[in-house]
Formats: sequence, C-alpha cells, structure tokens
Amino acid sequence: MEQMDSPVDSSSAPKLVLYSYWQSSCSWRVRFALNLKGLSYEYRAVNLGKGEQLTSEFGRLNPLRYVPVLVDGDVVVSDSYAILLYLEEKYPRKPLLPADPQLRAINLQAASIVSSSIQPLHMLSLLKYIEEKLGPEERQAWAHFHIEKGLLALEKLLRDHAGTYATGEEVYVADVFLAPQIAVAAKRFNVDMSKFPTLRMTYESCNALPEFQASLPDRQPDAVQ
Ligand SMILES: N[C@@H](CCC(=O)N[C@@H](CS)C(=O)NCC(=O)O)C(=O)O
Repeated sequence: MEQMDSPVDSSSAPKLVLYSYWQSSCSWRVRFALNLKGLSYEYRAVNLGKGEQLTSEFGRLNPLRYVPVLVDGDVVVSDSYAILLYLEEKYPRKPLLPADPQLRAINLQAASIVSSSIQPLHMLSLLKYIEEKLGPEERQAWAHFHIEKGLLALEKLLRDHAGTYATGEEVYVADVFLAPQIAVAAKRFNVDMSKFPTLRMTYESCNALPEFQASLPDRQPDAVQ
C-alpha cells in the first residue's frame, strides 16, 4: 500500500490516516469532508483492483473489507457515514451538519439515500456478480435504474431547500455525499444529469471549491491517469 500526504494543511495532530482508493466514491466523501474541515491526513492507498482489501492486514481494520477506513490514534472507524458523524463530533470546526433539526434531518436523509439506496446497488463486486450471472447489458441496466431512482428521490427532496448548495448557502453533509455520487453517475454510468437540475447545480457549486478539487479521484496519489 502506498503512503502519501494529502495536499491540505498539516498543522493538526495527532495525524489522521485514511485508507482510500482513488476511484471509490465512499472514500471520496471522506476526502472531501476532511478537506472541508481543514484536517490533514495521511493517505494510504488500498488498491481495490488488485484486491488489497482482501489482505489480512486490511481485514483487521475492516472485516467487511471495504474502504474507507479512518484511523485517528486508537480509534478505527469504517463506513463513510459513521466516519462523517465521528469527524463531526470530534472535530466540530466547520460543521457539516446544520443546527436546525429539519435541515439536519434532510442532510442525513440525503446522505443515507446515497450511502444506502444508491451506491450499494452499483458497487463493483455486485456489478461483477450481475455481469457474470446475467451479462453486461443487465449490469448497465441495473446500475442505471437504481442510480436514477435514487437521484430522482434526491431531486424531489432537495429542490425546495437548495441554494448554492444542497440545503442552502452552506456546504453540508448532503453535498459531501451527493457530489461524488453525481460525478460517478455522470462519468462512470453515463446518467443524463439534465434530468436532475437541482442536483446538477449543487454539483457545480461543489466543483468550484478547492476542497472538492483536492478530493478528486485523479488528484489522489494512487490515481492511474
Ligand atoms: N457503506 C460503506 C460502503 C463501503 C464500500 O462499498 N466501499 C467500496 C468502495 S466505494 C469498496 O470498498 N468496495 C470493495 C469491493 O467491492 O470489494 C461506506 O459508506 O463506507
């Protein structure tokens, strides 16, 4: 596994370690959140293509064998949703959840739709399985159907709350989960984002942020150009 530093400020201690894969949207969420909070971290690449998640070393960190995993001293947290909530409590600067209960619930709901009802239905291992059992066309049709279903729900959820970002004028956890998901939908699965104007607009706002730019897959140390 490669070890490199993230491009963000290096003043915070103790040093956080993020196990990540450049193309993983779940890892991307955490990279974006760490950057928004201005937290520096050591990047440890886990090459999912080469099966490095299956090593016994990685299995000790996350028995589910998925990235991301965050290590903060003695604390090991896997699952991007749990990591986000951990970061929010441990490092409250630049809050990623709003104080208003309704807005907070909408942010959590949006993050949950991405992490429970979209990404798990197009994850690599599942799509490989579908392709093996049913063929490449079914793989693409399955992914498209579930991504569009989730994005439509998000479009409806957010259209009355969005401002520059998903729930107003501040970047919150809804954006942290949405922006990588939108990029993957459009670039990897050719989803037509013009059907989701609110989501597309929030993506463009995130894309303009240096914290998001630094979290892009091809800016990571393990990226293959
Ligand atoms: N709910 C988990 C999902 C983690 C997950 O699915 N990670 C993917 C990359 S985005 C993975 O490690 N896949 C490896 C595999 O499918 O073998 C999270 O949000 O962190």
